[in-house]
Parts: sequence; C-alpha cells; structure tokens
Amino acid sequence: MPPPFSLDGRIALITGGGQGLGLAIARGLAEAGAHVVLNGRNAERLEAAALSLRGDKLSAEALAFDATDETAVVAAIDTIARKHGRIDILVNNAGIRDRRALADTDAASTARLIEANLLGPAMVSRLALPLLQKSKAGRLINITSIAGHISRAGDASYTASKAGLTGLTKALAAEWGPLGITVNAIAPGYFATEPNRTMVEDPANAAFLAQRTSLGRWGRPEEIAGAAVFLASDAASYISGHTLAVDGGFLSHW
Ligand SMILES: NC(=O)c1ccc[n+]([C@@H]2O[C@H](COP(=O)([O-])OP(=O)(O)OC[C@H]3O[C@@H](n4cnc5c(N)ncnc54)[C@H](O)[C@@H]3O)[C@@H](O)[C@H]2O)c1
Ligand SMILES: O=C(O)[C@H](O)[C@@H](O)[C@H](O)[C@H](O)CO
Repeated sequence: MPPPFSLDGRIALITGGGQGLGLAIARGLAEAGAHVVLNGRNAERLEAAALSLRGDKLSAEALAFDATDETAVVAAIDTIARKHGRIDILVNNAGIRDRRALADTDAASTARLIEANLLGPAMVSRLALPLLQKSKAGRLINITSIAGHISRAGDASYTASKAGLTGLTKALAAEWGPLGITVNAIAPGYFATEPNRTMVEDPANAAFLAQRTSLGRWGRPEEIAGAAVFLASDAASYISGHTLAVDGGFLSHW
C-alpha cells in the first residue's frame, strides 16, 4: 500500500502556479509524486518554473491561460483531457490583490477582484468537474486567505472576494461530496511573496506580525506546501468543506 501522503501518479493543475505560493504548492505536490500542470498568464515565466522543477527531477509542465477567460479555460481543460484524461487535484490559487478601502475604489476595481478571486475559481472548478470525476480521489483545494474570516480596514473588496471563495468551498463540498470529490480551502496568513514585497521591506510590518501572530514572523512560501499535500492525499480522504489556516497562528492569537 502506498504511504498515506503519497501523490504518486496524480495529475494536479495549479492555477497561478508560476510563482509565489502557487509554485511552492506545485513543488510540494510534485515532491510527493504528482505530475503538476502549472498555469499562469506569462508563458515564459511558466516554462522557466516548470524547467526548474524538472531540473530537480520532478514532473511538471506549463499550460498558459487566463483563469478568468472561459474560452481559454475550456481549451486548457480540453488539452489536459487529451493528454492526461483526468485531473486528480485542482488547486485554485490564482488571485490578485488590491489593498484599498471601499471608499477609495470604484465598481470596476471591485469587479476585477471578485472576477479573479471568486468567479474565476468557480468557473475553473465547474469546467474541471468532468475531469475531476474521472479521478479515483478527486480533490479541489481553494487558496482563500485569513481575510475570508477576519477583516482589516483598507481591504474591503479583497476581503469580500476571499469570504466568497470560503463560502464556495463549503457549497462545493456539499455538492461534490456525493461524487466522491473532497473540497477544502487553505487560508494563508501573511507570506513573503511578490504582492507583499513593499510590506516585507517595511520593518513596521515585521513588528506587527511579531506581536500579532503566535510564531511572530512572516510565512515563508515553502511553508504552505505541506497543507496542500495533506489535503490532496489519501490521509485527508474524510475531510471536506474545511478551511485550514496556515498563518503562524494569526487567527487564533490575541
Ligand atoms: N502572499 C500572501 O500572504 C497571501 C495570503 C493569503 C492569501 N494569498 C493568496 O494566495 C494566492 C497566491 O498569492 P501569491 O502571494 O503567491 O501571489 P502572486 O501574485 O505571487 O501569485 C499569483 C499568481 O497568479 C497569477 N494569476 C493572477 N490572475 C490570474 C489569472 N486570471 N489567470 C492565471 N493566472 C493568474 C499571477 O500572474 C501570479 O503569477 C492568491 O490567491 C492570494 O490571494 C496570499
Ligand atoms: O491575504 C493576504 O494577502 C494576507 O494574508 C493579509 O493581507 C490578510 O489577508 C489581511 O490583511 C487580513 O485582513
């Protein structure tokens, strides 16, 4: 019997997998034995990311498409269907950030966040469902945020988009459980990735996290991977509708 955390032979699609948390998740899944399909919009960056994984003897390919463009998603799913015949693990990781209070935004910028962080993942999930059903153990993992559970002033549209994705996770767990597919979310806390670069460079934020998290620091991107491997694996076969915070204790700490 394979070890419970093994992902040997599984086919995983990771949206926004060319950098940051998505790439760290892809590496973790590949190290556990999966073949990872890295999605993003920048074909060159994706190829470089896939090449770096293959350089470490991991199984990876690039598949560029815009995860909010229905025509492009249909074509990408078709490519995966022809090449692999199924999807075992879908990670909806692609997302965008815009730290502004609602009063400082406009309808178009709010719509962009909802489109990228909620409608895109919903659409990719819906279009991937036939391939997830071809898996013996289909897994959907949404990358939400601690912002799906708490709110900090100056972040309204993003917070709403991630709370929406948290709700979608529970709804799809209910709808897809009877199909044998588990649906869970990972809620990252504060990670040192590109969208947070200026915040990481500002020592005031390190001081904030020193007192606001139990572990007292920023998360390192590679620290997200274990949660994804776990939720994708047989070890998590009876877990669905759950959000696993990977936040250094942010949500539990006062
Ligand atoms: N970094 C953090 O602290 C943090 C915290 C909580 C949640 N998250 C979430 O984790 C995910 C990854 O964040 P990150 O920090 O690695 O960001 P990132 O910007 O480094 O990576 C996101 C990737 O998604 C891609 N992407 C965005 N929209 C896309 C689309 N429509 N189609 C295809 N690709 C698209 C981007 O081009 C980028 O490569 C996001 O959903 C983010 O909201 C991050
Ligand atoms: O999602 C993210 O990018 C980060 O974890 C934070 O920015 C928090 O979500 C937010 O600040 C909490 O309200």
